[in-house]
Amino acid sequence: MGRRKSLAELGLTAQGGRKAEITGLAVDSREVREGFLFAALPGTRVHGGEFIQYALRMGAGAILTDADGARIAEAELAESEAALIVTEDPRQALSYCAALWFGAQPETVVAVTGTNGKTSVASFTRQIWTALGFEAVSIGTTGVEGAYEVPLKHTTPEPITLHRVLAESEAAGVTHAAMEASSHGLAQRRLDGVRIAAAGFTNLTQDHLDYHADLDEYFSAKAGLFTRVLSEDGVAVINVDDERGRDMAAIARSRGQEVLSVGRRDGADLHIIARSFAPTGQVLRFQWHGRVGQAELGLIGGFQSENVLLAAGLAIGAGADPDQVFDTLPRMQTVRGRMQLAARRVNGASVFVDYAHTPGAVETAIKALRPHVMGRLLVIVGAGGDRDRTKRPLMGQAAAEHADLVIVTDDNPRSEDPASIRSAVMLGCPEALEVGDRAEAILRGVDALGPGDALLITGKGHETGQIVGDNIFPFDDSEQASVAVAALDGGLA
Ligand SMILES: CC(=O)N[C@H]1[C@@H](OP(=O)(O)OP(=O)(O)OC[C@H]2O[C@@H](n3ccc(=O)[nH]c3=O)[C@H](O)[C@@H]2O)O[C@H](CO)[C@@H](O)[C@@H]1O[C@H](C)C(=O)N[C@@H](C)C(=O)N[C@H](CCC(=O)O)C(=O)O
Ligand SMILES: Nc1ncnc2c1ncn2[C@@H]1O[C@H](COP(=O)(O)OP(=O)(O)OP(=O)(O)O)[C@@H](O)[C@H]1O
Ligand SMILES: N[C@H](CCC[C@H](N)C(=O)O)C(=O)O
Ligand SMILES: [Mg+2]
Repeated sequence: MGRRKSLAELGLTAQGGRKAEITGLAVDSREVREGFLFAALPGTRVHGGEFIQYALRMGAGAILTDADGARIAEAELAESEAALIVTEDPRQALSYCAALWFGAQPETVVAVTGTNGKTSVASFTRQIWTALGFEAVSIGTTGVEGAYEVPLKHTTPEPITLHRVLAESEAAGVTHAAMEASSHGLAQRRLDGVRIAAAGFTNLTQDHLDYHADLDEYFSAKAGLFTRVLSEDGVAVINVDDERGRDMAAIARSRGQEVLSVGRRDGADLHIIARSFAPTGQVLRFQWHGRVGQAELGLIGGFQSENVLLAAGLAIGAGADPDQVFDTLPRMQTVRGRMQLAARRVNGASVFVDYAHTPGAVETAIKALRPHVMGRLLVIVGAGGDRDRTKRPLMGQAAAEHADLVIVTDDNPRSEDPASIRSAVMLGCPEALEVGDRAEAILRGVDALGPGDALLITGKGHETGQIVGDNIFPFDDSEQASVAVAALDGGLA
């Protein structure tokens, strides 16, 4: 509050050497106040330049934009006293500016990108640091969590929010932060102002092709973490089991970055030698530069031990002692809504909750759970409304192909008719049981569990609401699983 900085202090030079004392930053003209810098960014729907006139009326002291933005508002800018900064990449300039405006970030920050596993890796990295005695947070889809907590709207927040939470974390004593770098965040330069010590890459499969033109462009966006955000003296921690991971490692090497490779491959710096799966966890045997280690993990799914090793690589890459890092691994706790054991029945059957909400993720999650289960594997699946329609039958199909029994139910119908979403899913799994009400579907699934069986509830993971029309009704899969077990077995399991 009451903060002011000159353009020079924000690293900006205005046309004609005009000066301004900035009182705040905004990317949305509706948030501009007297003395603010308004960043008029090129958008997917409209150029922010269209709103410069409005920002000026609200009292903006400076406008940061590109040549197109300046052209759109040429007349208004000519008449205004506001400073004008024109640059080729205003999104990147805004990120640097936001870093200087807020002025502080935790001493050690790492970032992880990839299609799947970002939230899990960020959480495990934070947990490793916490176990080592550091004040640590993770920043991503589930908000800022750990030694400082605040909810977030986006996986990788836009730079103004991002640097505000980094500065607030630092002020709260946080020294270590692990953040998720989404492909949108990278394409839009949201984290270009963050100083990172190490960067991680999990994997690349098809996603977000509504935003990126094709898979190559999607890969290039992710590569930005290594080509722009991570400096030459940073450490790149890469899953080399993934074909695109090997491409990413080559990119990192060509920039002179140290590459710490992780995976099941023999040659990887940190690699998995063997794993054995039990009903509530797994034993992981791994090798680090020729030395063998073993850890008992209370985590479900082979991919979670891969995520744990990537997190260990990030902690090591950012300076932690490898042996101390490996000693913390048995203390890793399940990430909320990611292969989370939600409840157990008296007969020993288990109920798991996972955020899988694409055909590929449904398949991966079921296959990953299978080695932990001696009996039948039941799956609850549903698709969200107002989202990719083509994935619906494919999700049903993935469930039918890999599970022993499928229940199709609702998942955030939003503005759509839930019955028609369910019938699209049912096209892929005609033998499935259809139960629209999600709580009832969970109850039916839990009721069907015999000894040694498991139920996997997919789609909502950590979500705490069911979006129907414009309403959000409280709903938590994991809570409903406990309620169902309590109702059937008496008492909470
Ligand atoms: C698709 C996308 O990423 N959009 C981002 C983009 O907005 P845009 O290009 O669509 O904006 P636009 O509507 O064309 O408007 C252009 C500009 O005019 C501004 N404007 C607009 C209207 C107005 O009255 N005044 C005004 O100033 C807008 O703030 C914007 O800067 O630039 C904006 C400013 O930086 C972002 O806030 C916005 O993120 C929106 C909120 C969003 O929902 N993003 C999602 C898709 C996202 O980023 N998701 C990823 C991960 C998802 C995942 O992995 O599942 C995330 O990191 O969360
Ligand atoms: N290493 C992995 N390989 C394959 N699938 C994974 C991996 N890690 C997680 N998953 C699957 O992806 C889902 C999402 O995991 P997580 O939230 O950690 O990823 P994310 O990259 O943060 O996703 P989002 O893009 O939604 O933020 C999990 O529920 C699981 O089904
Ligand atoms: N946050 C993502 C995943 C939501 C998953 C599922 N619960 C759904 O509503 O489709 C989205 O909004 O597409
Ligand atoms: Mg995430």
